[in-house]
Amino acid sequence: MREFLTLLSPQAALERWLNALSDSEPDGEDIPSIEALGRVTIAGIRAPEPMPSFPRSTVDGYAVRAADTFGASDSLPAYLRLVGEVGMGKAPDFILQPGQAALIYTGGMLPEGADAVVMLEHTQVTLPGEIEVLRAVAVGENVLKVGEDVQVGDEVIPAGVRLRPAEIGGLMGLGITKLRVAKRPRVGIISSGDEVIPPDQPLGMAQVRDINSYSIGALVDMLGGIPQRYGIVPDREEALREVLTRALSESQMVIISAGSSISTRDLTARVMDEMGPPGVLVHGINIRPGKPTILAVCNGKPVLGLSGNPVSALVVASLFLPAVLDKLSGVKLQRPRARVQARLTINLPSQAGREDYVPVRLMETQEGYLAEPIFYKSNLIFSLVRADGVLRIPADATGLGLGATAEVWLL
Ligand SMILES: Nc1nc2c(c(=O)[nH]1)N[C@H]1C(S)=C(S)[C@@H](COP(=O)(O)OP(=O)(O)OC[C@H]3O[C@@H](n4cnc5c(N)ncnc54)[C@H](O)[C@@H]3O)O[C@H]1N2
Ligand code: MOO
Repeated sequence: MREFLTLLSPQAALERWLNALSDSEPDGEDIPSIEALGRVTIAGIRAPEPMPSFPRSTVDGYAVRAADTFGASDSLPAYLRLVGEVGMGKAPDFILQPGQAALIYTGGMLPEGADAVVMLEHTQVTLPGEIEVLRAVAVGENVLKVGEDVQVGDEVIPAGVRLRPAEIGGLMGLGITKLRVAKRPRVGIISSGDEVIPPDQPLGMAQVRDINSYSIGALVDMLGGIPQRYGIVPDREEALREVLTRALSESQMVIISAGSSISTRDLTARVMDEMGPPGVLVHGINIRPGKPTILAVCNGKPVLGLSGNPVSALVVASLFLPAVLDKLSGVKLQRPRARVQARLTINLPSQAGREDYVPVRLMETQEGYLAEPIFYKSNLIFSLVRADGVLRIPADATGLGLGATAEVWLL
């Protein structure tokens, strides 16, 4: 069994793990755009048409020729002849001539001949069929040009982008109602431990219900993977070997909870190592919670061994899973993760050389966020339920003082 005396930093450990995975492209599938939130594009998407597709007013007012309004002011209005009204959703059936104006609404199509719109509040009607323009407008003012957002043929979403609500809206706006995306990676999840029982069973003495299969499964789901639960494996090497073999053959990645520390019954690392090459790459990370974490690659597939303690398991999974699931999904555009800066409400000691993640509650003040640490033990899942995020104490600090600013990763 490998000792974890020389511990890697979380960043170095993640890098080693990611580097051991191949860059193979994920399989694709065609899906309706309406279901594409969180999915990853497999090829660049080009605009089949310009957006906007017609010159559009951005205000309620009068379509004009800008030159007709030059020099107009409250004391010296420009007088224009009102020749019509642009109906919404209809192309105007007239051409605007010099000296003319047409009533138009926000989103209405600019008539040919017009090149600007005067806002309603900068005009007045004194005689029927005539308006006074009290403010000059420049060419293009209050108008969206054809193709101002995207031009025909523009690559609007590159390959390898995880789709957010804005992308879904953009696709629909262009009439792209289906697209090809990467298949969601299937992630096998195995819990182990003789004391662990399924949540729907009554608790016996010294037993605990399985938390990790579900918290980690929910996280996988949130990160765009398909969690595939393999139940609870007893603390027997043969049983773990059998389930891990099956999970590896059916999934793109496997996560095993518990059995990560160094006691004699902790056989996870041994079984993972057998299933290389290369097997276990990292056993032990300079992090709290989660020191006994195992990172392995078995037959080209990433395998993550998490501590059985539910807080450690979820904190570590939150740190490591996004990058791996992104890689398995072919993500090329990595977006920054949700985090805020916050000031500590108390002194927080920590051990130099180790990166700590402390659950905190955030309070918004006029001077920014305050972070109030939640005193936790890594077995007590409700310490995370009470938290808004985890505050990172860098490895080079021996704790952080009251009032010190730190990064809080939102959960
Ligand atoms: N002598 C040492 N003992 C321990 C060390 C150490 O360095 N030296 N490290 C401690 C730390 S830190 C952690 S973390 C744990 C890791 O333990 P394991 O990963 O081997 O996990 P278990 O011992 O099986 O379980 C820990 C704890 O979590 C409960 N558990 C397990 N699975 C689940 C589940 N699916 N849902 C809910 N709860 C679960 C289990 O019953 C234990 O209470 O080792 C320390 N020990
Ligand atoms: O590292 Mo353990 O993860 O403290 O519970």
